[in-house]
Amino acid sequence: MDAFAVRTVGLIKRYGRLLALDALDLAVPAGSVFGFLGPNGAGKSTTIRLLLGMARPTAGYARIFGTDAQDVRVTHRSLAYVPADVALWPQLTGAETLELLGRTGPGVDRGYRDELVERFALDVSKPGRTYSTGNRQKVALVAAFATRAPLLVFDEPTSGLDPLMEREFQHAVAQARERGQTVFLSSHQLAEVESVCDRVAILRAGKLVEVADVANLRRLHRSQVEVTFAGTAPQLDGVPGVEAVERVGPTRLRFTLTGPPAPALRGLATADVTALTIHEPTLEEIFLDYYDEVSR
Ligand SMILES: Nc1ncnc2c1ncn2[C@@H]1O[C@H](COP(=O)(O)OP(=O)(O)OP(=O)(O)O)[C@@H](O)[C@H]1O
Repeated sequence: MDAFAVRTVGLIKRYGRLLALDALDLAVPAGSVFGFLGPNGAGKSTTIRLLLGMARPTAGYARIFGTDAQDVRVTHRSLAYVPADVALWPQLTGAETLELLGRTGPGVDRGYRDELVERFALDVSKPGRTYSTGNRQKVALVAAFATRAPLLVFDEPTSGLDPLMEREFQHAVAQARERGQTVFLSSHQLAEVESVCDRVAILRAGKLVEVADVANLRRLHRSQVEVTFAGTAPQLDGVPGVEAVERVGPTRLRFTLTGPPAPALRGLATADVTALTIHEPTLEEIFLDYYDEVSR
């Protein structure tokens, strides 16, 4: 099997004059949990439609475990998908829906499915028409997580879930990872991406602005450092990575730090530092930084 669960090369999608995806190159290693972030209209759903073979690329290609995404008879044997707006059959109960979905997908772990029904507190005896948005989402999530599909594709999967259920979702993603499944997770929920994903791609106006490990992404970005000292202030002029040095009191200063902290620590060692706090950026701050940069 291909080492990449998802691979796109020069993937372009135009809708008339609108360039929805602009030469997207993505490589999602099998077994990883991959976050796909972007503001409204960035092209996330378009990408997912192309991955599922529900739309044709204008140029370039997308592959699922090495098979062209347009070859849906093959690719859908190895993937399960939960859309942003889940529609269910109004006349079927949750249990009947799970059965139906189980028969069309790549195979189901029934024991695990029953466990998930409990964990997601889903009443599967009710007909689909009576389910709320969140409950419809839960049915689709349970159906997808219970499959043995090596690739799970989620488009904004927790938008209708309450915080408790979001936790269950995150737990189920962790279990999928333990089983070696790959998870492709499109999301607005930065905290969710931060807590479950290994890697994250940031998309804006159809273009990738970054692909990085979640941990590296933090390291590459600015941290806020605050230093308290006794006596003379530390000498930080011209220290690599140190910017925006600001005195915030007679014995305190603040600065931003990018990259490795060693030069800044050497600079700080020139003074009698009595306290030091480093605030690492949240994914949200990093995300906003990217938007600022690109829109500037
Ligand atoms: N069928 C279509 N016809 C015309 N334009 C479309 C079509 N589908 C999407 N678009 C446009 O393509 C761009 C990307 O849309 P897409 O739905 O992929 O974004 P998204 O990142 O999923 O946004 P959201 O988070 O709001 O769902 C948008 O400008 C959208 O208006």
